[in-house]
Amino acid sequence: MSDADQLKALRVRIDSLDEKILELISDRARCAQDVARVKMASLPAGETPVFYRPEREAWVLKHIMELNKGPLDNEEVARLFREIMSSCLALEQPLKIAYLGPEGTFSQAAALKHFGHAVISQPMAAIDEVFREVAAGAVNFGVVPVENSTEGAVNHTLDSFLEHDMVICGEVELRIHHHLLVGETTKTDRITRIYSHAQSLAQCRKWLDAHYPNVERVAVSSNADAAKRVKSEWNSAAIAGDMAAQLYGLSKLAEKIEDRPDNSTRFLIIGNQEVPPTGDDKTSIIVSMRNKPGALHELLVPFHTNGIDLTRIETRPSRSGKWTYVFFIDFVGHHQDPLIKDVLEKIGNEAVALKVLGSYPKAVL
Ligand SMILES: C=C(O[C@@H]1C=C(C(=O)O)C=C[C@H]1O)C(=O)O
Repeated sequence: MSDADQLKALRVRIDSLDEKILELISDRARCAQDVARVKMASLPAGETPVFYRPEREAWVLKHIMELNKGPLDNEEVARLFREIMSSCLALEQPLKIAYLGPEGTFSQAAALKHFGHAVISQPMAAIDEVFREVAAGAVNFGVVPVENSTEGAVNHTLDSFLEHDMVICGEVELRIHHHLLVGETTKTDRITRIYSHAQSLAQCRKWLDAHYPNVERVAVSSNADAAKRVKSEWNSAAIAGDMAAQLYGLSKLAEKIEDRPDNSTRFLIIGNQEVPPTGDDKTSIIVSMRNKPGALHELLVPFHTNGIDLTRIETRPSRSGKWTYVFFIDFVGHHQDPLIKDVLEKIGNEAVALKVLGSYPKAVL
C-alpha cells in the first residue's frame, strides 16, 4: 500500500472510532440525565437536589486512571474524562463558579481544571467577594488560592474563613508558570516598569534581579490586570500566565521565569455542601487554644499518637484579642472516620474553639 493509501485507511478507521465514541458519550450523557431524574424523584417536596457529587467524580477519575493502559498518560486521560463529566453534569445542572478575577487569572485556570469547561464561571474582584457570593447562594461554589509552594500562605483566604461559615468541598493544585509578556507596541529595549501581582513578583524575584535589576516592579491587583495594562503602555511589561497572555493578545519575551521549576499553587473549592468520605480524603480545621505555655504541643499530641498525617499548619492572628492566635490545620482523613472523630473530640476538649472547615477528596488531577 502506498503512504497515501495507508493514511486514507487510517483516517477511515479514525472516523469510524469517532462515531462509536460519540455514540458512547451520548449514552453516558443520557445516563446522567436519568441520574438527575432519580435525584429529583427521591427528594421531599421543597428541597433542592444535590447534582454535583465531588466524591463520585473523584472515584470516576481514579477508576479511569487505574484502568488506563496508554498510550495516553494518566493525567491526559483523566483530563478528557474530566471534560466529559463536566458536560454530563451541565445537562443535570450547569454549575455557577465564582473565582478571584478578572478573567485570565490562575484562579480561573484552577476552576476550569477542577470543574471542567462546561461551567458558568464568574470573576470576582476580591477573595472576600468570592466568599460572599457563595454565602449568598448566588453561585454554587467558589475557587480561592490558599497556598503557594514558593511564597507560602494566602492570608486573605485564611482570614476570610474566620469571617464566613463555609464548607471546603475540594482542593486543586496548579503548576504555575510565569512569563514576561509584552504588547505589540512595547519597545522591548526600553522597559522601565514590570507589572504583576505581588505573589508573582515574589515568585520571580531572582529572575528579575538577574535580568531587570533596575526596572521598577509594580504590584497590581492580579496578573490579568497587569496584562491588561501593558496593552496601552509602550514601556512596560507584565508577568502573568498563559491564559492572560492569550486573553490580552500579548507575546512572551521570556518563558517560565519562576524561580522554582516546581512552583505550584493550591486552591480550595468552597461551598455549602458536606462531602461524604471517599477513603482518600483530607480535612481542614481552625482551632484556637488557650494562651498558655505548651498549647501548640497539646494540640498536636493527639495527631501524633494516632498516627495522623498533618499536611499543613498555619498561624494567624485571631482578630478577637491582641496577641491571640488561631491555627489552620490540614490533615489526611475524613471527619466521619472513627479515628479522626476521636482526635477531634480530644482537641475540642482542650481548645477555646474548634471548627471543621470540611473534609474533601484529595486532588486527583
Ligand atoms: C451522574 C451523576 O452526577 C454528576 C455527574 C457525574 C458524571 O458525569 O459521572 C458524577 C457525579 C456528579 O457530579 C452522579 O451523581 O452519578
